[in-house]
Amino acid sequence: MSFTAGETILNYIQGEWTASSTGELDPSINPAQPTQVVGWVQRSSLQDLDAAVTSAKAAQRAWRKLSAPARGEYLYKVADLLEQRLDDIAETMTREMGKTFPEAKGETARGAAILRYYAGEGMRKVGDVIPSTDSEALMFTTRVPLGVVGVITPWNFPVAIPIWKMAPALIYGNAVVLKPAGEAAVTAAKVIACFHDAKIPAGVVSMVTGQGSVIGQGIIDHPGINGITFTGSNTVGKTIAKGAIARGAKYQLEMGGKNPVIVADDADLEQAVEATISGGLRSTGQKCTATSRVVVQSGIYDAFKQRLLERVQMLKVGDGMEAGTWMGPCASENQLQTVLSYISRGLEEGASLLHGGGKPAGLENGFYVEPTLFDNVRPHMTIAKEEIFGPVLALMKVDTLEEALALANDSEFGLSASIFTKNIGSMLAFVNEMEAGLVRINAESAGVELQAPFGGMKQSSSHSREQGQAAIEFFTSIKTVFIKS
Ligand SMILES: NC(=O)c1ccc[n+]([C@@H]2O[C@H](COP(=O)([O-])OP(=O)(O)OC[C@H]3O[C@@H](n4cnc5c(N)ncnc54)[C@H](O)[C@@H]3O)[C@@H](O)[C@H]2O)c1
Ligand SMILES: O=CCCC(=O)C(=O)O
Repeated sequence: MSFTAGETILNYIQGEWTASSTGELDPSINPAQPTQVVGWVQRSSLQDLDAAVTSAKAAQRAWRKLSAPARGEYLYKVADLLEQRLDDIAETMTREMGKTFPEAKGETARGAAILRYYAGEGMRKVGDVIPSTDSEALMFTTRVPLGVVGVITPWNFPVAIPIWKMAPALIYGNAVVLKPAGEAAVTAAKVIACFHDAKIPAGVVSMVTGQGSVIGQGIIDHPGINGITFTGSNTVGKTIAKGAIARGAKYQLEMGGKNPVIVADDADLEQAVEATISGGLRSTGQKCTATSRVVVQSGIYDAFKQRLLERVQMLKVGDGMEAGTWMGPCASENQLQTVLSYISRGLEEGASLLHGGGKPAGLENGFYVEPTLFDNVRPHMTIAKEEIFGPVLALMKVDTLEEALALANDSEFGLSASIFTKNIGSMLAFVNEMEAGLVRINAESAGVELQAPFGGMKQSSSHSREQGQAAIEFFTSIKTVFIKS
């Protein structure tokens, strides 16, 4: 199925595209050209959600009885379809949330790779044989699915994040109900269309669009939903944790970051500059793993700052569909205003603006902001503490590596971090002492690999891990079996 521009995105329930009972719609608009409506997203009701959960519950009984390799065959088909539609899905993503077309194509290809990885997981072991104290007994572990899993996702990775949650949920025998972010719901619907066209049994996958306060909250409260996997802001994550605990549902949260890069005196200057730019400003800084704090040792500070400035001045901002654009707009007006207000706070609190800070000339209509560099940033400043989720880098000077590590760890978040150094001792100190779930050496802070566990420490996560083989821990329960004749 294909959607035309400006079409209403229907819910996907019991294998059918379904209109909401409310008839209320919100536009999903192109942040590069805000007068352009990419699609109309339904403000669904709790009745719509209930229909999806009821259908998911019924479908899950048969789905879990299929062998895992048979479930994997569906995921392989979805991956093939996603790949066949790669350009169309990527273009929709760029038009809907602004990331550049090459990045959107890369993300869609990543979605197909994730599906294939989890299709393969359907062929791998799920338990262990454990010696019993009874020599005539056989004791082993197996795993069972949770049942129905509610999937609540943000707008910044509209293909990869829903897929890295849905694919493991499905391979281990769960049914899923997806609530995508409204800003990326057209792209999400195109992903769901691949499941539909792969003929996944009706009810195994559902999608209900709508407001976080209604459909998101509805997922938190629904007694038919056994597990909730969420990626998004800390504020919403905490609401989910409270609600899930209150009714005994399993939950998993991946949230914000304030990710540091440390540039040591002995760093390869060019490598550190390029990685800081890529890690901090690609996708307009809207990655949970984006570099935000740049902690630089005094011996290299001036040279690093000068080179960074020269390179940032060369970045081309524009519509992500135009060839040559390096950075697109913020995903929404809301996001743009948030970024601009953090820039104002930085100035008010005494940081020095090195570059950017406003809307780029000639791009007044879209939700654009210039790539922005702040110098003389102090640890107490808001731009050194809070997640901005925009293309803003805060430079902070330190004398020693110990100081750098202390500053890097001075955050309530702990998602990703990187260091640039040639010294093995500095690398090991960073690996051992950095409080982050993803630490990278001589590489940018962003860059998640689908076969490796991903998640944060401190307030970045509920301390579980997504992706790779770690995903099995959330999407299943262990059952210990003891058999005796
Ligand atoms: N750690 C990670 O893996 C990761 C990845 C991507 C984004 N993020 C984080 O996501 C945030 C940006 O995304 P966002 O603005 O879409 O986040 P958000 O928390 O506003 O929204 C995320 C999802 O939650 C829904 N939601 C909103 N209110 C809700 C409520 N009361 N109950 C239930 N659901 C509700 C939204 O509709 C959306 O689908 C940033 O903080 C970023 O760091 C984290
Ligand atoms: O926004 C969170 C995901 C980040 C990611 O996928 C990456 O850094 O590759």
